[in-house]
Amino acid sequence: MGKVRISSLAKELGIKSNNLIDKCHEKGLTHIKHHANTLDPEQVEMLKKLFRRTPNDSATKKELKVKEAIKVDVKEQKREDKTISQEDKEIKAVQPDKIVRFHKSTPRQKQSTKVAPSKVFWKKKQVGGPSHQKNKGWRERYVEVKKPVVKERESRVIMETPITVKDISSKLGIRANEIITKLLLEHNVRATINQILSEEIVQLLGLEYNVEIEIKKKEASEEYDFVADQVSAREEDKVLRAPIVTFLGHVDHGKTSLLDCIRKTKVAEGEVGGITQHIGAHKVETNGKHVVFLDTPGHEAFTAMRARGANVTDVVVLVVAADDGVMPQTEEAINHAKAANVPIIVAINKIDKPSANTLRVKQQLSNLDLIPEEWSGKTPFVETSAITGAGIDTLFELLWLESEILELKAIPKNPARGVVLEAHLSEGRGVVANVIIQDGTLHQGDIILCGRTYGRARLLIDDKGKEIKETGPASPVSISDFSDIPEAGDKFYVVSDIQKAREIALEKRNKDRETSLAKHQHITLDNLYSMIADGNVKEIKIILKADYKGSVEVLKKALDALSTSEIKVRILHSAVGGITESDVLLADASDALIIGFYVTAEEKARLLAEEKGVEIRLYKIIYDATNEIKAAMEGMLEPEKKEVVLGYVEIRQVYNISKYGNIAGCYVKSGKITRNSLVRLIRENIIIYDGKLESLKVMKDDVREVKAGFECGLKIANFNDIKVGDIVEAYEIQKIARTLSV
Ligand SMILES: Nc1nc2c(ncn2[C@@H]2O[C@H](COP(=O)(O)OP(=O)(O)OP(=O)(O)O)[C@@H](O)[C@H]2O)c(=O)[nH]1
Repeated sequence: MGKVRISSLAKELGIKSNNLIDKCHEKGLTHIKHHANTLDPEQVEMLKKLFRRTPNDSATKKELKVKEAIKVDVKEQKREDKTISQEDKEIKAVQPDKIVRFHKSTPRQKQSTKVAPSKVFWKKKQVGGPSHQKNKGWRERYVEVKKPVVKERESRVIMETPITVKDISSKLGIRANEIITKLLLEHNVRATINQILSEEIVQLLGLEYNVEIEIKKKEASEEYDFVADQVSAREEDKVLRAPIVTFLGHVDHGKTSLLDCIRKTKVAEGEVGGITQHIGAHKVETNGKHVVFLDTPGHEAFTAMRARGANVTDVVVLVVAADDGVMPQTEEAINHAKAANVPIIVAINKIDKPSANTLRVKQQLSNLDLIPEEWSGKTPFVETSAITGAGIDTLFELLWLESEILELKAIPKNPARGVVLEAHLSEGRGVVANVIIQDGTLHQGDIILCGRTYGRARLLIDDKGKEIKETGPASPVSISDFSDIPEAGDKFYVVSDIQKAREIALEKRNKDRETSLAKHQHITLDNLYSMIADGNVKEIKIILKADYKGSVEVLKKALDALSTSEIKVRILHSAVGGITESDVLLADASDALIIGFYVTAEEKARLLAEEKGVEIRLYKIIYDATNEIKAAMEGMLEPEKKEVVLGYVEIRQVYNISKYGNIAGCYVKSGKITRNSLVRLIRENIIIYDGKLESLKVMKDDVREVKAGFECGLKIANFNDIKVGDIVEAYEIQKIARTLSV
């Protein structure tokens, strides 16, 4: 028990605060002077003992008698409940010395209700009614009700995400309705009682209710605790698994052709007669070693998957055409791979072409920090041709080498888990999900929990179109049947209990619905400082797009220079051109800001940014960009101030009050005027004075606002030169978050 206020304890004891204060003084607690003063738990106990009477006390005996007498039997009570009128639902505290009398009470009640106790709450009820034979007419009766328990609010609470309005209400002891109203009126957030709130809003509510809320993030895996229990993590159970590879690169540089070439040569080699199935990925085996290639090349698909939280790719093969060299999307692909921290192997393709210039490609890539191993760099390079098949074997060797370096391991004896690559409804097979197993082994008949859906792996089909009974780590497989269509990027887990899978899937569905309302809060210049201060941000990631290469370079340097010892500014991607969907995807997946210099965002990109909550800032002056980021890092970014006219008020009379000054008798012509309005006195279209209101009254009462069509009296602070016919313009300064546009 924490400290208790005098007023709360007095209420609990059913006595007046002053009586309790007197008792405190008697007991030497002379510092207690006011009903808002607080008592320690020991002091509370001591005082409670003093006021608590034993059953032998005469007053208490009487109370018991009264209670006994007015006990209403359950049946009668139920009948009475139906007849309670609204006004009788008031809760009354009966004073100790008052006698409770009933209208037309029965003789038994008359005898026993001379004195009402002092310590309990009573509810006045109307009972009976015309149908009562003995006591016709309505009677009034007091029945005891439970006293509301006043919960002491803690000054610091720990809450685990996701946090709903209901959670805050019960944790802070504040009515949910009050919170909902506050969110709507003060924060413009529409919330239901089960609404999951963003962390920012939770913290804000904490501040406003004077409670420090520590938010504990629930790990996604905790949701699957019961699955994790079955998982072995022993080193001796681990085996090397095949790397999962994605091809990235500029348009037409040969990504698809290379994939086709591998499929034709290697798949045919390994599985005679197998027909390649497009199930999102395919596994290739040569000399007993495997590599898994994802079917969808390109950095958009790669980053979109990552934005959904699924980092499936272990290694990126960057395809650069030997004749074309490094092109804009080559750079983009490099930056997408780097932002995902995925290692890159470079395939210089189309070497069969006479115009091929591999040396130039190596030089260009070296300038982008991808230095070939033969030049003492760290990036493996291979020269390939999708037409002749040259270099494919070397590419495989490099991929295996990379998987050994990365120590890609899995535990085949574990229950399977992985990621959905694609899912659809198939005639005859029901819901089909093409997945990649990242760990464990999937068996036919396994129960699967997959995002918001669940089911049994009734039919397993591999990438060669063969029905299989089981498949291990790093294998693409097509599974049916699920309760619903999962989404690409959803994680799946094999679980032991279908009922539990159903429950979790349902719970996730509900949570997702609500979480989508509490938009994920990406980094913005407005929240940057608080995020830094909270220790949530150690790095500001930026995607930079500008009109010329020169501007990109200058801005890059200027932004890099903003890095401090605590906060690093990292340019994830910079390029010439407008802001594209791919930039927004990258920002979404990496929690980055997008900065545009003399460029705008494509409409699709702008809409996607709005949907994902990614901030795009557009500038025309380099100094503005660097200065704003610096200011935001230092928490100095002032919101833009906008003047909003509230209404116009005409002065119709002037009253001079000595010692006080001139009071204007007014009529609100349009809009409204509020007590906190700023005001301008306008005479013949000229602003005579700009200042504040000192008072705003209707008749003699101070009011908060007066609307159009009503009269009021007002006094302008520190200004007396008012005349009949003057116009008072009421306005306010609204602070709005700054968004700069070109
Ligand atoms: N000569 C030669 N042509 C190639 C090679 N690889 C691809 N091509 C040709 O280049 C063109 C584009 O190849 P794709 O495989 O479609 O290129 P991509 O990178 O997948 O292109 P997008 O899917 O549009 O991004 C096709 O006409 C291919 O036949 C190669 O190694 N040598």
